[in-house]
Amino acid sequence: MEQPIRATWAVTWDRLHDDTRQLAGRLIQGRRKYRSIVAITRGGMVPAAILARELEIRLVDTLCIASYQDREQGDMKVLKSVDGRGEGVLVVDDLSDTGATIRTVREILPDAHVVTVYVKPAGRDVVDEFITEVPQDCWILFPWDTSAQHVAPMALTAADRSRPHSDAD
Ligand SMILES: O=P(O)(O)OC[C@H]1O[C@H](OP(=O)(O)OP(=O)(O)O)[C@H](O)[C@@H]1O
Ligand SMILES: Nc1nc2[nH]cnc2c(=O)[nH]1
Ligand SMILES: [Mg+2]
Repeated sequence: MEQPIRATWAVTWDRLHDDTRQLAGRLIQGRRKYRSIVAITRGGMVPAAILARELEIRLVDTLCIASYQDREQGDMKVLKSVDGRGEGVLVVDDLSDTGATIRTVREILPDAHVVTVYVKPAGRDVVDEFITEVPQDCWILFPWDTSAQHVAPMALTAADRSRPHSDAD
């Protein structure tokens, strides 16, 4: 059953870079050889770029899959696929949440090694490796979806709320 979102976690660029480098370190220790990386667009493209650099892999392709509109998951749409069964391919995505995206990836590339930087419990067992697990009811805010902005002091916004309404408003 779908869980309501009760928390958010804002991932910074630095945190994402550190976590992805940690993933690179694990993959190097794993000693498998990859001939190419396939990034699951769009979220997988930033970690894929970092892994491509750290692992010295210059052949990078995309598997274009979309299913979320805002925070609602709809039908899985494969907009662009890749050839082959994924032998020697490292598939990279930012996150496995329900696991639906990675299950689709595995139907297309059953022989690939599949990693994400983040997982939630329902999506954990479909990936081969990940770095950080977050609760199912937590929405991750990625740095490319957010920006720092000024917020008014609480005292001022509270004062504004208690101000009587006038016709000038
Ligand atoms: O495990 P799941 O429940 O399938 O969710 C995880 C997927 O959802 C997000 O992609 P999204 O479909 O939002 O597209 P985007 O990467 O273009 O933002 C995220 O980048 C993963 O690919
Ligand atoms: N940004 C973002 N996209 C998602 N797609 C599925 N789950 C998530 C999430 O927690 N955060
Ligand atoms: Mg995605």
